Amino acid sequence: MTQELTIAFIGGGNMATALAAGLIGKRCGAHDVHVIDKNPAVLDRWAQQGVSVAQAPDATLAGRRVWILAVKPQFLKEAVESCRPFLVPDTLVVSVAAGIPARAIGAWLAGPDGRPHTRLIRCMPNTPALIGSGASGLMALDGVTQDDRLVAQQMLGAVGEAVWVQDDAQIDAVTALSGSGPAYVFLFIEALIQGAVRQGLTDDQARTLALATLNGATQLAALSHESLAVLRERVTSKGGTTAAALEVLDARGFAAIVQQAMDAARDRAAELSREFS
Ligand SMILES: NC(=O)C1=CN([C@@H]2O[C@H](COP(=O)(O)OP(=O)(O)OC[C@H]3O[C@@H](n4cnc5c(N)ncnc54)[C@H](OP(=O)(O)O)[C@@H]3O)[C@@H](O)[C@H]2O)C=CC1
Ligand SMILES: O=C(O)[C@@H]1CCC=N1
Repeated sequence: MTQELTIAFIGGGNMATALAAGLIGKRCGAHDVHVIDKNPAVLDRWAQQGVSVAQAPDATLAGRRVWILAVKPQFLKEAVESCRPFLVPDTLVVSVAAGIPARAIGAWLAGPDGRPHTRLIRCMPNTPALIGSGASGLMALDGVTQDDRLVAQQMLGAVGEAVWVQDDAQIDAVTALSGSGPAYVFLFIEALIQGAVRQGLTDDQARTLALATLNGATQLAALSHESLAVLRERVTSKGGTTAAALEVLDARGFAAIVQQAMDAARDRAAELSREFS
């Protein structure tokens, strides 16, 4: 850590929980974290970890180096405006909300002189951050300093891979890939397990083998120098079982379906922007 990292989460739900689990003990202590959430039951869970909590923004916010905006896009403007009185020039604001463009959030944080807050990073993380295996895309507005970038890189790097991108459109693409991606993978694993149970394996056997297959194939892809196509071909014996399976996936347009799903996620991000920013 290059400096003491103090964080306020605005919204203490799923994504804040995943990020904090990776950060606390690695990049900061529990006492460095402050959580604001409307929901008292959510705050109770945080308080049990030794984190300071509040139901509404207060002066504590002004002393936090980083604010992480982690409420649903629908509630972001209201949440941001309630925090604005406690913003100081040094505050690095990181939004993880899907769809809402960085400049809109910066404008909601404008001071009395009407100038937007541009020390702002838009980030798209994902829930495997919970176990330090996340994947995040990050983009910075022009007020972000080198030190801010380092802080964000260290924070998101502590919970997995962090990739910098150029603009909001690319963050929406990250949303369609790795933000929403864990859900596609869970669905795929569920389908594998259901298929195996249909063919006679027990649920436990199917789950163990499905998870090990995903994990093994992913690790092999990450560690191998070969392309994904070559690795796939090595599984696919001519006239064999894999070829039979891949023919079905191909005939039903598997790749096109996945890409259409990603387009739907990207388009929904654009809709969220139109509706809520
Ligand atoms: N879940 C995911 O996999 C990912 C989510 N994101 C983004 O993260 C953000 C949060 O998502 P997620 O964690 O899933 O959502 P959650 O609903 O789990 O968490 C949001 C929390 O914020 C609370 N809240 C609502 N309004 C306010 C407010 N004005 N001030 C303080 N707290 C408030 C909510 O309370 P209540 O429930 O009572 O409304 C809730 O506890 C979203 O913008 C989403 O797009 C990004 C990447 C991945
Ligand atoms: O579904 C959503 O809108 C959020 C953003 C990415 C993952 N979950």
